[in-house]
Amino acid sequence: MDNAAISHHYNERRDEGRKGRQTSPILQLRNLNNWVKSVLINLHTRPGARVLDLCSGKGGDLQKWARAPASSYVACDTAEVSVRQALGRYNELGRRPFPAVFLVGDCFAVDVLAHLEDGHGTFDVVSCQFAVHYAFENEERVRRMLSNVAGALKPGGFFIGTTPDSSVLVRKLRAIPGMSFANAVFKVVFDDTDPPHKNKAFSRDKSPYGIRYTFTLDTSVEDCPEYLVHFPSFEKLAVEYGLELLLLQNFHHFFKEYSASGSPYSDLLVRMRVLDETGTMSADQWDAAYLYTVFAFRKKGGDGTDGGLAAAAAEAAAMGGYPAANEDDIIFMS
Ligand SMILES: C[S@@+](CC[C@H](N)C(=O)[O-])C[C@H]1O[C@@H](n2cnc3c(N)ncnc32)[C@H](O)[C@@H]1O
Repeated sequence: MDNAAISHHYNERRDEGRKGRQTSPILQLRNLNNWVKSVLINLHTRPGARVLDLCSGKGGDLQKWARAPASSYVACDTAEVSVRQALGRYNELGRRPFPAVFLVGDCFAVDVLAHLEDGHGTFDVVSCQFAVHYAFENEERVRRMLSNVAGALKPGGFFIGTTPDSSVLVRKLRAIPGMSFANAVFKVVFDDTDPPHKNKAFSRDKSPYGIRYTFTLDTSVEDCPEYLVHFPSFEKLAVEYGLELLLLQNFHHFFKEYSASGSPYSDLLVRMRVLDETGTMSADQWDAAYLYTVFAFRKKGGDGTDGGLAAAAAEAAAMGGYPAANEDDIIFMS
């Protein structure tokens, strides 16, 4: 959807729920990311779901899981400081609608389930938002991620996420003379020694792993080394772990599909302040959104029944809130 189309679509409701509020450019992009995650979560989560959040960061999705509502939640991130913040956010959640476990460690190197009681085959959703690309340093890390995901999921459960869209990144790279492209919102710089030449990225005779670049979003955020996610390889490996790809959709197309008039998520778009007062995003932010994709895999099997989710949801609701988490309860994985 181009900006004119967005503008046309949202002009009618641009005043709803946003009167007098200013939305900064980078905040707007963050809001779009949050809207995409909310929709993705909603599409794949039934009330009562047990959730494993890999690379959970500071717990930015806790509210989304509370709204689902999940019946239990496990956070896992390599950055201890982020896990502590997530725990703090959990304690501040309205009524702590689910029990939560907090793990610190490398989700792409350790056996996460070994650190959980009853972790195997008990999760309805595994989420990994804006992070699977860190696994693509090598095949071993991707396999460890998939083994954690597949081991955690019940048959029929979902593995969902958001990540840079490598086909867009590679297309943009090949269209320019240098190794870097940017606009006012983002800058992407490919490593000029590995791969030795950009035309080799994703070519048949080269490994699809370890293709490194730095992605800077907004000048205030530090450069962060990332790796291209070669989706054909991702999908092929995932099959070995019993995971079938259901959805792979660039943010632009995802936005177009779920923001359409009549979609249950179009009002959410307004409430989450994704668009500015004129009902649009700037061209630079819209271009930045094109660099990302959503994905969803489903673990094979499952009998299509509820699997006790309604009962789990009712039990969590009946609890009327769970006790605050204690920092001493954080589990350090090795
Ligand atoms: C861009 S943030 C996304 C955080 C969160 N998922 C969200 O959407 O708000 C990426 C997160 O991945 C975490 N991370 C990166 N590599 C990781 C790894 N190997 N194991 C666990 N966490 C990792 C970082 O510490 C960071 O918190």
